[in-house]
Amino acid sequence: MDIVFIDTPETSDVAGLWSAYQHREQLLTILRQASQKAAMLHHKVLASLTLPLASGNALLLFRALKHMRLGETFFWARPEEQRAFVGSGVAFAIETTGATRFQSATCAWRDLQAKAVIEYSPQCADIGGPLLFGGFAFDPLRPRTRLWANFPDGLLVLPHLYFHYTGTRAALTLNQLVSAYDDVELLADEIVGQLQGLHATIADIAESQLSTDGPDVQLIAQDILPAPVWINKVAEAVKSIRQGAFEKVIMARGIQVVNKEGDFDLSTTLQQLCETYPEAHIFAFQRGQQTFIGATPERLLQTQHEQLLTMALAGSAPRGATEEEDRQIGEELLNSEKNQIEHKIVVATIRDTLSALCSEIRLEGTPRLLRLKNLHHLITPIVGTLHPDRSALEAIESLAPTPAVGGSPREAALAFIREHEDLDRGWYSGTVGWIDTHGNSEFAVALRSALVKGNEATLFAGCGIVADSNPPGEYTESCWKFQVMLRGLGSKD
Ligand SMILES: C=C(O[C@H]1C=CC=C(C(=O)O)[C@@H]1O)C(=O)O
Repeated sequence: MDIVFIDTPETSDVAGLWSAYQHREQLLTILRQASQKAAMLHHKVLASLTLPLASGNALLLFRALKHMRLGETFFWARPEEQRAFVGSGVAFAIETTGATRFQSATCAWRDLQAKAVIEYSPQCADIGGPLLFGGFAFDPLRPRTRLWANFPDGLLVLPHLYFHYTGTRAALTLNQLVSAYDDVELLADEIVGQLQGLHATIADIAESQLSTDGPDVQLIAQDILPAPVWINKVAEAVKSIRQGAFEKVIMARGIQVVNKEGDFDLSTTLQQLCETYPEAHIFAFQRGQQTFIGATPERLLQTQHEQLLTMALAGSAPRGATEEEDRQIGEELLNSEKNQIEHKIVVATIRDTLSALCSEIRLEGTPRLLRLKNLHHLITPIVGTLHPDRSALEAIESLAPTPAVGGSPREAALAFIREHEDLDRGWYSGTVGWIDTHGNSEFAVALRSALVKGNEATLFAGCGIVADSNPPGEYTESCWKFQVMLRGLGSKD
């Protein structure tokens, strides 16, 4: 497959940036306008300018931004669709807690836009512009441990610099909160200086080509809960299901991984994930010293104008060693009663939820096979027409957590997880994604992911448990799921 944003010659980035900082006057004009507006409103105002760029290399740019330490870095890519966002620094952040986190985020985002001065270069009418990138924790009612202390229940960030790539086009958006008292000349100089620094850094890094293989790292991995303890928890879940407490629950577990050679190189990890899982949503969200990173196959929702796309994803099997074995495993998964039940519960719940949000819902009657590098899944794509008075964030609130990560019925399954799972999931199995000023958005269920700090990482994986589940078999299934991030972090096993 042709992944344009990886294969494009590095020089186009450099050329693109070079043309971008010819726009200092344009930048100065909107900073001035924002400052004047701030004086009238007695409030800081967002100045946002989007400029066209030659298409470039998103991974190289991520590496350069990390190297420059301009601020926290953000990455989002759908390699199969040849789309990527790369951001750096925090111009504005919306941090929310508790059950009202989606409403608070919607209000704060509307409020920021209402006062903003937003300008696009004529070539950028449909690309770039202010965009929030962030995520929401799996369960705001579960007390947070130190591990996830930096990741609030909801956090949406407007990056200071943000690059938007499609297969054929690219744009740079500069976002700056401006007060009446800011020296706008100085602000413009600082931003242009950062772009000049980035230009030079990209040129330096492009010299040493990105390599896919990465260094041969030695990883030491350890289960957070010993395997027999977790298997017992799954057996407990099966027992509760058979007693009628609920129909399905997802039990997750974590492993701790240490890189003996030194800090993880997250640019190489992202490159490996983009190349190995082109159909996935690949993300990295930095908060202080920690980065939540992953390659998830599960879309929670994508909204474009009034169209809403989502999916039911549940039911798993490994890939076969030969073509014949692979075809057989796929057939068995499609015909497996246990996996069909697990899948149907997800489809039914999503369809019910969407009936309150959408005027028209379209889906196929039977699931298809989704073939990932290491796993088969059962998938049912679902399309709806979002009611005009409903927003993407409201839709997330209703859809998440789906029974593919929580269970069914939702409240009974969540109560079981809170009481028995013994794991702070934080943002794992929550949702990560972005939303723009037009209500377009894309949020994924944060699976196949890790929280990384220096040379340490915590990896997460879970399994859908139903009445017929076999606890040791579920342990094995969770190991297949860990492979995504273990290999992403450099394991060669
Ligand atoms: C909870 C996870 O996967 C979910 C998504 C797809 C298939 C699943 C399953 O077959 O159990 C899980 O419900 C995970 O990867 O951690």
